[in-house]
Amino acid sequence: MATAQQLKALLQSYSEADSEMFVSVALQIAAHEARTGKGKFALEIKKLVDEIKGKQRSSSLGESVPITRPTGELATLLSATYPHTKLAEMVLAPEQRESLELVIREYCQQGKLREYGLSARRKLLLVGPPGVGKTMTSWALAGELKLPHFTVQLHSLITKYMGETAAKLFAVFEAMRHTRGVYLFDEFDAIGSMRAGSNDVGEIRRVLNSFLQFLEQDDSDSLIVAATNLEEILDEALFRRFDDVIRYQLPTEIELRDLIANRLAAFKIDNKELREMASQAQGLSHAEICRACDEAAKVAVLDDRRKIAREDVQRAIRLRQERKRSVR
Ligand SMILES: Nc1ncnc2c1ncn2[C@@H]1O[C@H](COP(=O)(O)OP(=O)(O)OP(=O)(O)O)[C@@H](O)[C@H]1O
Repeated sequence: MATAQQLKALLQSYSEADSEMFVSVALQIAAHEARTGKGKFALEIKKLVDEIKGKQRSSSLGESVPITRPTGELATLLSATYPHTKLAEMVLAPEQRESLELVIREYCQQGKLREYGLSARRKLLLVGPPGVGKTMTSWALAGELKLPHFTVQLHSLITKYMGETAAKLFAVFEAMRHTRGVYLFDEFDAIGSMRAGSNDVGEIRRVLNSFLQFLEQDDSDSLIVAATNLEEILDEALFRRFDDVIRYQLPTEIELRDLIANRLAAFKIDNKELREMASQAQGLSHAEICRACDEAAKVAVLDDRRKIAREDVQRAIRLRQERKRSVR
């Protein structure tokens, strides 16, 4: 039998705030029982403790995870925020929205999936041109799931000493296990193209291989999001290691219309004007049209106008189009 002291400690530690202590005392009792020859009873206690831990894990999914500021070496590798962005704020193609809603749905119910030996999709590769909402998607996933968002600082991660880079990568994957969150590898091609790069030496290859290995072994509760504009230079092996690859395109005319309407929601614009603006904006990214709208809105606000002048929006779009052509 457990000692009187152990039973007392077990009862004292029974509180939400001290569940770790509760589990630890229960395991001490199991160990004590095993030592006194009651191995079967010890195993039963251990099984009960595992069940409690499993319940705690799944009940904590869906609750807000308090933001923790990375410290020590991690402070240079991860930048932390707590975004409130929602998927509804994004203008997305129907298939993108469907994929992202599925990620959220599976994540929220991963306990249920686990009972059937299934795992939620957590490892996402986002590919598409600049300014189409890849980073915003990562924030929106964190916002929807009430998780902290960590952007992996690639300039700190990638050093000229490849062994060091792999060690830092390991530290990031360890952080994913300890602190549940959305971890974004932006400009992921910096890692993902290494194996296929022109200076394809063994050392460089090891970093990508380490990433592939860490990604495959990762069984944390964190979401891993890798984003790139350069799909074509990514190593082939990568695509298979992600649970989902979500592709982004420049906005269609209808999407441009929605973007302008959302961005200029504070002003009166009729549908005919919206259609004309969207048609003129074709070829711009989501980010570029948002900026053009903000530029036109600022002119209206400074002039104290409630109705935005069509000419202001058209001028801002034209300037964005010209700027785009000049950098090509
Ligand atoms: N799909 C979208 N819906 C609504 N707004 C968007 C969308 N995409 C981009 N934006 C706006 O443009 C800004 C920049 O977009 P974001 O940084 O997410 O693009 P990106 O694809 O990650 O670009 P890059 O590849 O250059 O990092 C966003 O903060 C948001 O204001």
